[in-house]
Amino acid sequence: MINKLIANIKKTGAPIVVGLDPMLNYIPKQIQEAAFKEFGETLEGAAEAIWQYNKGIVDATYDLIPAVKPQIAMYEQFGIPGLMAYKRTVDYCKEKDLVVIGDIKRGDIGSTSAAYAVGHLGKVQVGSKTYVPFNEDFATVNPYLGTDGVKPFMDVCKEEKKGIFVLVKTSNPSSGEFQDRIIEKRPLYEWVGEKVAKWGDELMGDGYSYVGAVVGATYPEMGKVLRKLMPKTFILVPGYGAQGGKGADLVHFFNKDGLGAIVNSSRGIIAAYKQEKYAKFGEANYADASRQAVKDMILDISTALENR
Ligand SMILES: O=C(O)c1cc(=O)[nH]c(=O)n1[C@@H]1O[C@H](COP(=O)(O)O)[C@@H](O)[C@H]1O
Repeated sequence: MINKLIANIKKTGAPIVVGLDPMLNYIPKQIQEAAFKEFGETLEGAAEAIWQYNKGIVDATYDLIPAVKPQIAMYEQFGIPGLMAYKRTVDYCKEKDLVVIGDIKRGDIGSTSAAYAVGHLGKVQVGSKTYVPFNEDFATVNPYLGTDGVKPFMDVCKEEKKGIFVLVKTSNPSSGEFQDRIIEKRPLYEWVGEKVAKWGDELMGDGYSYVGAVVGATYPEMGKVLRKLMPKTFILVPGYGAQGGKGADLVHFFNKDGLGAIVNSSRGIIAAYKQEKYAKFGEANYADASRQAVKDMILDISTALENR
């Protein structure tokens, strides 16, 4: 899957990922009303609205982008119907040849991680039958429990040729509280980054590993250090747009080959029509606003990379 991600990035010339993080208050009124008319103001109604909204965005952008990152929390809050909308979104994006990064941020003791890995990236056995429950291409993984919490994901990745992105330095304001703590003269995120690179050596694709890292766009200097520490690690870079990250901040996340990083924007793309810059599209044309925001993001990043 890392090879497919790279192929898709080369095909589109766009090292970006659209974050599908739907919230009801971003969903245009006419979509909500149609869903509620059919299903009532219920969890099913919310799930239908989410699905229709996502479909509009995917249809308007899939030819420009290599990948999407649905954030499972946004679906899970609507219970089982929400999870069904998540699965429907995953399947639809795969039909459109997009790489799907399931933003599930899991990680637990070994046996529990194994169940998460099977459910999201692998196959589950039921008697004599085998099922592929969620079928994302990548999953985000929290490494706080250490190697035995991450290994089960790697085992499934090896079998399925899928991948993970392990949290190394997150984009949020409090991320330094633990991640920047100095241990034996180095911040914790460097120790984690080094470990991610080691795990990655065991699972190499063509030039890059199936084991990637997450490093926030909001910490560009740390991104620069981590890029050098993990040369064969693909970095998922969230924090662009709504959290303040800009193209110019991102250049050091990339290797000289122009690869090695993929930048996520969620609200900045899916709720673009709410920004003044894209207000002219209007609520009904939210998907066209998202397409324009994708084009602008690609231009911003490619211009920064050309000028570095
Ligand atoms: O793993 C992630 O994707 C992630 C890690 C991180 O450090 N920061 C971060 O924002 N994310 C996710 O990236 C998305 C960012 O959304 P926007 O701020 O709307 O672009 C959300 O789905 C977050 O859960």
